[in-house]
Amino acid sequence: MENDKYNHEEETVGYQKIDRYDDEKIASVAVHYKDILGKLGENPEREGLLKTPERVAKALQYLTHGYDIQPQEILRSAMFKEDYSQMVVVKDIEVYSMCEHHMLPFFGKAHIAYIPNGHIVGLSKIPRVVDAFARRLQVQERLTNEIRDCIQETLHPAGVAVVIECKHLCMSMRGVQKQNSVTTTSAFTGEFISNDKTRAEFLRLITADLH
Ligand SMILES: Nc1nc2c(ncn2[C@@H]2O[C@H](COP(=O)(O)OP(=O)(O)OP(=O)(O)O)[C@@H](O)[C@H]2O)c(=O)[nH]1
Ligand SMILES: [Zn+2]
Repeated sequence: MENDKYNHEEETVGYQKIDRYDDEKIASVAVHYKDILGKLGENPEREGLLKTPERVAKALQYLTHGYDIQPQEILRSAMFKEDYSQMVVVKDIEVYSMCEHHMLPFFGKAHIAYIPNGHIVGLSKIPRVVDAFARRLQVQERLTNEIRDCIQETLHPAGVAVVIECKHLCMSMRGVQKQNSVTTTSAFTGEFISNDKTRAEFLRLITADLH
């Protein structure tokens, strides 16, 4: 009865909304940020900064809450038997992640396709999988591969395609300071590798303005 899962999706354990924080974790991270503020030359006791260590700790918990999510469970919670074998494309999915080298944001868009092989998946679950992996410390290449592998290994489609385009703040607000460079990564399985026409169609669909 896979369809039943539509009805109680909020109860499934695969993902969580961050509407509550781990108080112990927040307090232990906040202590360090108070210390860091002092070391940076600030006065952590001044009014505007009094709650900053706690705010930063909460923000960081949110920005890394993907560690608490099992992306495979997200997909399993909404897989439906369906006799549809054309490419399904979800494009322009917003991505917000943090580079693991500098802990600065990188952000942009993900474009994802799969070719069903007996099962389709609830459309919203694809952006949820993106978030589950993006809300961790990442490099863009690993993020791309993890999304591909999760969809392939859970849904077993005839092929998966993932393209991600992002700007990295570590390359614009510091370091090499290139304001307009965009990094594109891609990862494919199955028919997207073996069939040039399939891959070309995917690339055409994600670059076409169909709106
Ligand atoms: N491949 C890859 N590199 C990344 C990503 N995010 C950040 N980086 C890079 O990680 C590298 C870390 O290089 P290091 O030389 O150790 O660090 P750094 O001295 O701060 O380097 P600069 O950014 O060049 O100043 C930099 O080249 C960053 O641009 C990513 O998602 N993928
Ligand atoms: Zn970085």
